[in-house]
Amino acid sequence: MRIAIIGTGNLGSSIAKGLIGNKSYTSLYLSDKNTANVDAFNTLENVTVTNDNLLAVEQSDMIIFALQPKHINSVLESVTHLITDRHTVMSVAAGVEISRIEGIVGGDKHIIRVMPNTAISIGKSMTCLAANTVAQDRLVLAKDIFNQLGTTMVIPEEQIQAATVICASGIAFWMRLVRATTQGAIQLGFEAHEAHELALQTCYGAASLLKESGKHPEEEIDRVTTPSGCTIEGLNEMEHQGLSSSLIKGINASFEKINQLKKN
Ligand SMILES: NC(=O)C1=CN([C@@H]2O[C@H](COP(=O)(O)OP(=O)(O)OC[C@H]3O[C@@H](n4cnc5c(N)ncnc54)[C@H](OP(=O)(O)O)[C@@H]3O)[C@@H](O)[C@H]2O)C=CC1
Ligand SMILES: O=C(O)[C@@H]1CCC=N1
Repeated sequence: MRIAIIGTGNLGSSIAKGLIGNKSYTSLYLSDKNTANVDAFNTLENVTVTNDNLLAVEQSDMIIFALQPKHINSVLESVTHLITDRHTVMSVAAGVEISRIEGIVGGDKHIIRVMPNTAISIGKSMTCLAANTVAQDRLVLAKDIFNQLGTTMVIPEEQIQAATVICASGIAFWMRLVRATTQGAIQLGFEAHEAHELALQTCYGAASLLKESGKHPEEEIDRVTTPSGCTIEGLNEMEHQGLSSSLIKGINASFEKINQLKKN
């Protein structure tokens, strides 16, 4: 598969790292106004780092537009004359609907919205996909590629905004929880690096346990909370202070914001 990434900022460079780590391409074009994030990849076989978006589109079949919503229209307009039936246009831009992309490149073109998170750089992304009518048959190929970089789920386009909040923003939410746990551990006397390791491995263990056992979180929580013990004491205080409520409210605030982006 000949892949191009246009926009090699935070997410574009993360996707590039994941693809390179996995060699999931026959050729890879990485195009940006400023290629600093990916210049080091230019020496790799079958990887071309360039400032020329047109060249990247011409030389590729699958094009991942990893641009901020404010830039995507102008970049799509500048390459639309080169987009043909062989191309699959992929966009990761939050809040940018397929209809908006169709409005620029044409409703007869293959378009897939892809919503990964930055863990794609290490092959551990949760990536949601939604395609326009013409691109339904290309979802298999898209899944093949992104499954090599984590896990995928094909969802209706109407759910992509929610998936953005839960998975793409969500990775930041989880990291903040790790950080908060670290701060608590430092207060209890651990050195910062120790506190970080304790928080991180415990978080990793919790996610792995749920994933591998398939159990409901409360079932596993019940196994930890000794009657009259310290775990239930801590959990109840966290709930009195609004832990679950705070997370749910944050997710809803994030969702309201992404729906505003959609209207811009
Ligand atoms: N960051 C994340 O974790 C996630 C981001 N997204 C979405 O991905 C998109 C990209 O986000 P992110 O990577 O954080 O943003 P960045 O700003 O880090 O990356 C965008 C890149 O595109 C470049 N660019 C701008 N104009 C052009 C152009 N004409 N030609 C080529 N490159 C250009 C920018 O250059 P310059 O800086 O010079 O303008 C920048 O390097 C956004 O739409 C965001 O909603 C989705 C999921 C997760
Ligand atoms: O914060 C944002 O708007 C983008 C989309 C999800 C992650 N980053």
